[in-house]
Amino acid sequence: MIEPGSNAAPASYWIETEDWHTAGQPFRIVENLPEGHLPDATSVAARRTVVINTPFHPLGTLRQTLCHEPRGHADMYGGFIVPPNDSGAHFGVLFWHKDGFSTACGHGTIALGCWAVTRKLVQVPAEDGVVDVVIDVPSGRVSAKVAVKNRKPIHADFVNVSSYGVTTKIPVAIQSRGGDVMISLAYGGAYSASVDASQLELSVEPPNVSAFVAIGREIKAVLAGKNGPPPCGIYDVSGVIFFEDEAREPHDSVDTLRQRNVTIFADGQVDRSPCGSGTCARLATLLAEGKMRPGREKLVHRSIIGTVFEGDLVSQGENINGFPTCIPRVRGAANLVGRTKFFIDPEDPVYPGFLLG
Ligand SMILES: O=C(O)[C@H]1NCC[C@@H]1O
Repeated sequence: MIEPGSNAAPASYWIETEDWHTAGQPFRIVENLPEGHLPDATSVAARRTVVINTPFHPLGTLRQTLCHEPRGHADMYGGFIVPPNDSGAHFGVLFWHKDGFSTACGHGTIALGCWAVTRKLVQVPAEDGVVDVVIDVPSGRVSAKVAVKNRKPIHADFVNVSSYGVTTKIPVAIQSRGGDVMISLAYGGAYSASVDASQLELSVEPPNVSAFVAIGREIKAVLAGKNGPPPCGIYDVSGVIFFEDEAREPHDSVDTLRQRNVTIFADGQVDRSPCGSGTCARLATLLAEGKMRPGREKLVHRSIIGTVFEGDLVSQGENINGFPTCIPRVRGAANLVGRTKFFIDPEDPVYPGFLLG
């Protein structure tokens, strides 16, 4: 790190990433951080707090160089591998997006499970089966249960931290719509707001993505700083999920629910996948509404690009503020995109990167 007051420019260096995508959503993995970049703290959550509270922390700047143009783009996403909180997890991760560091990421957890199997960071048996990859993330300890065939990852089940509904269907005044929009809030490692898109007379289709970005930004701005019921305190809504019901398919059992969604997170970032933590928030909301029970219903959740996660509930726990807690599970598949060795040069005129729009 360059000390304040120092005139020395930080030196240039190379950094390696391995890029995956989960259901179309990018996940750029940095396994080895440059010296001096690991935030000084004893847990993953505390490391995140250090980096977001330290202006110009080198890890924050590295996030920008790998996420923003010209090495990334406004919808890029990734994670820095860090030590776990203790020996109970295989590793820890700090998730990042274009505006900062998030507390939870389901699509990233699925990608990390598949990555850990291919990198042989976990013991992969010769017989086909399921390998448990345990990961410390800022919201707690999660796991990716990776189905392995011929030692290759096929898909992974993201088993999340305890999740719960916070409010169901509260009216929120949205100026651009000229009235109230009904919103449900839930926690799935991060707080998400869900909005039935039929209220907006918008279908969850790619041509409507700009409209969803604009309304998602507006809803986040309206909720920002407002006091929610315990335990959430001041709302810090990470994503707005616009969902619609989809028709049952002929082979579906009576316990299958189908929905399509687009999640707008950070400041107008569009999730290409059905959003892992958002799917958990939807499952918790559906539980609160009496439409989902552990071991019974499953949610087939389609993204704006048509990719699919399947979610269900592993268990139900005690109520928080009148809503049942649950452990959600989300199945998705991740694929390797490539490996890159990036050159990071502080003397590059556009260092540490830029965004348009
Ligand atoms: O799958 C998820 O949970 C993430 N995808 C992008 C935004 C969320 O963090």
